[in-house]
Amino acid sequence: MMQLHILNETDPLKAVILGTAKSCGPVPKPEEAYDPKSLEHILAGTYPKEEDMVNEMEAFARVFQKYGVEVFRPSILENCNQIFSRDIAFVIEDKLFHSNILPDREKEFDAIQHILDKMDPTKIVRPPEEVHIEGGDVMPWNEYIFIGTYTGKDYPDLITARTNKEAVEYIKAQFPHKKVKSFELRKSNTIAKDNALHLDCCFQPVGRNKAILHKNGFLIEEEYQWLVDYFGKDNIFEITKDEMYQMFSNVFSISPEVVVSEKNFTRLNNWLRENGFVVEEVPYAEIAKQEGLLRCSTLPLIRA
Ligand SMILES: NC(=O)NCCC[C@H](N)C(=O)O
Repeated sequence: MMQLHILNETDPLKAVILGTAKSCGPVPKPEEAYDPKSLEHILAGTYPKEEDMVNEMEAFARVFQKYGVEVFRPSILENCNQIFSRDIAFVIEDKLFHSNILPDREKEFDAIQHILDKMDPTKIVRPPEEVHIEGGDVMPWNEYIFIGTYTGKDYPDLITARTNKEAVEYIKAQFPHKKVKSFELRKSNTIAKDNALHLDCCFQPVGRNKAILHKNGFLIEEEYQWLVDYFGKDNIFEITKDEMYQMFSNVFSISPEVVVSEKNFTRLNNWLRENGFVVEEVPYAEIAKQEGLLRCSTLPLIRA
């Protein structure tokens, strides 16, 4: 039986689900897009090709192999985009939560059943229907759980708002011994540079006490400031609007020392190296066109 164990974003990774770009289907129609960056590329005729994305994900898989991480892959559903495993489920402590995800993405979950079969069924939890939540918005960080949310009245009109206030209350009730800290995120269905699709699109801790952060992703300045104060200004790598759009905050930690990053993120990769990290660079610029990057493509199961 697999013992799930996730307490934070950076402890040494032992087992992970990595999505797949195989059989991801034809270029969506504009009305089928569920994020503004994909829409932009559909309209411009620059939507990424399956072959290129498969190659990018294989480069990522090779890094896991190098570090001895056990990698599980979803089974392949025909013509279904299964790149972003992060959102369909998430692990906190020893429980896996089945996300109530955007209905357009619901069937992606079926493809990890063979991995769930290795787990204790009493540790697999489905929140009630009114709880909308996606793993990209959920970040366990030791005694804290950080959650990205959107509570505006126009929530139902925003396909980019994926985690609601019921989700924040639900997680608080599930983990009474943790401090649950929520963050209102800026949303736009049409302008990718003004859209923090998930919390991991504008923030992510790295190492033991550092973080990548973009101010404009947050709707409430005090909530952004809370993060600056918590990590300390000198430990924060503040990214620009354009860097958020390129998904700089969506790198992925294999351990407190090793970060997988995109090969063109020069300013970030230099900062990471100056701060003592080993940076494993992979090409991921095609997948980035779908408003997700490395963290979004993974679902960590065990960090020891
Ligand atoms: N955690 C993430 O930010 N996931 C990226 C999901 C991108 C996908 N195009 C979506 O809109 O759901």
